[in-house]
Amino acid sequence: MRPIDGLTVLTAAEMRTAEQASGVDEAALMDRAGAAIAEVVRRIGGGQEVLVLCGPGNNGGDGYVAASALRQAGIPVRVAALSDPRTDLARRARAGWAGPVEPIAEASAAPVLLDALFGTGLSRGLDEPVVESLHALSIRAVLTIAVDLPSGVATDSGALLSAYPGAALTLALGAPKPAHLLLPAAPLCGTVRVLDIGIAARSQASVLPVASLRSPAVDAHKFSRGMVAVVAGRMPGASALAASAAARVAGYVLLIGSATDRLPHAIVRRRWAEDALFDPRIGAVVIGPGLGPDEEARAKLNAALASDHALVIDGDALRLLDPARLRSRASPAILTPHEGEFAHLFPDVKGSKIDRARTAAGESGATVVLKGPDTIIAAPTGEVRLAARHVPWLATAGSGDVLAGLTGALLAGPDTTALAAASSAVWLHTEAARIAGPALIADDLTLALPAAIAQAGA
Ligand SMILES: NC(=O)C1=CN([C@@H]2O[C@H](COP(=O)(O)OP(=O)(O)OC[C@H]3O[C@@H](n4cnc5c(N)ncnc54)[C@H](OP(=O)(O)O)[C@@H]3O)[C@@H](O)[C@H]2O)[C@H](O)CC1
Ligand SMILES: [K+]
Repeated sequence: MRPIDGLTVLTAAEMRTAEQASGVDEAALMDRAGAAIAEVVRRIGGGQEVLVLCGPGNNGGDGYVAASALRQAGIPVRVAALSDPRTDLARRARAGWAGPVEPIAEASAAPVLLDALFGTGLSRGLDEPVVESLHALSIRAVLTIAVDLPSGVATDSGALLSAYPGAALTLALGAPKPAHLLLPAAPLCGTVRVLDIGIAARSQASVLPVASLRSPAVDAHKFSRGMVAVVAGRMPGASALAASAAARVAGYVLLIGSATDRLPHAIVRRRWAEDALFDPRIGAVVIGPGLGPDEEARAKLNAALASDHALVIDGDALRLLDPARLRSRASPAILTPHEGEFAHLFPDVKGSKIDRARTAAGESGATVVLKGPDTIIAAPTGEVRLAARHVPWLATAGSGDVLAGLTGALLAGPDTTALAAASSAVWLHTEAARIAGPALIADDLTLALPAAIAQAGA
């Protein structure tokens, strides 16, 4: 049983392909899955009675195999089914279950509820009486465990096809799926752990790994660690937050055109001028936090786009940006929109959150950090990282400015890519929020960054 950080994420179709490519026959895969599920249930169920709910497909098949294994292990277990099995594999698994099978509507509750109704094959919402039984049984259970996915969520989009009571634990078979990470499904999964069933998972998507940051090289100097320029605008507090966060990572932070003195002394200030960005030592420019919507803001964005620097484009700059302008630039750009900014930037891009981030990255040639409780980072190559952890206290003014500054500082550093910089920034941002704790304000994130960076191994 493995935590999901850094693991490859597979869609339902990619899972089927991986299963076929594994060379292991499907019955053996189901036997492995069922045995692994039973082992977890036995270990954490404390010997209490288990009720296994089995659906008509292979998710139900896993349920029958797990029920048989639990019974063999001496755990009291009952099975309730939605209908007869509909696949050969599920029929085989059902035949291996020596006990009775009751209709779900008549099943009485047990302390441990194992939901093996539907997995990757769910194509529509559950019938209302089934939803009602599931809720009634779950409320009376001490522990609800979902097999592969909570029965009611769409595997690839994380959409909720019918109401689900919420599991404490979801045992993902072979690999995490998008629904384990995307809203609204993710919180209904509870803790997600992956059971290895011998399938090699390959795809361009993975769960955001723990950031891996190195200490500066022994011969490092402030410019070799990375110089980041933050362009200020009408609301100087926002760019000050971005610059303060950047200063925790970059060797040199230049704040351009800021009207505030309330800054750490380590931040160097420069007046705005047409040629303010003509400094070859600048490794990345952050533009957008507090920039404002006016002509001066537009001129600053034009200057940044005309420069050769790597860019982080955030906040107000996203309202002024025509993403087509990024295509002709040689250096990387990272866009950090929340959903509203994304819709403004890419009004015609539709689909699941993963599809939208990936399409926008492909179209613009920029790395896109589509922010939210389920932040997604997509590179123009099609590679995608999905954030696994969320701290709701991050929904506070200035939080995005801190992320933009952090992203710029990491992008300015040595030996990195836009995808790696954005991924580490998102991880550090969440970790800093976890460390800062409830009721945090954005300034606290900056103060918590040293501890977050230490967690990332630096
Ligand atoms: N991939 C692997 O490596 C392994 C996966 N295993 C398990 O298999 C499931 C996926 O199994 P599958 O049979 O493809 O799908 P489901 O069990 O989720 O259900 C499909 C059947 O359910 C019907 N269906 C779909 N939605 C509903 C609904 N709302 N109400 C009633 N019936 C529904 C569907 O019928 P259709 O009408 O849509 O055609 C199917 O009959 C995976 O999640 C794993 O748990 C293996 O056991 C191990 C290897
Ligand atoms: K399930």
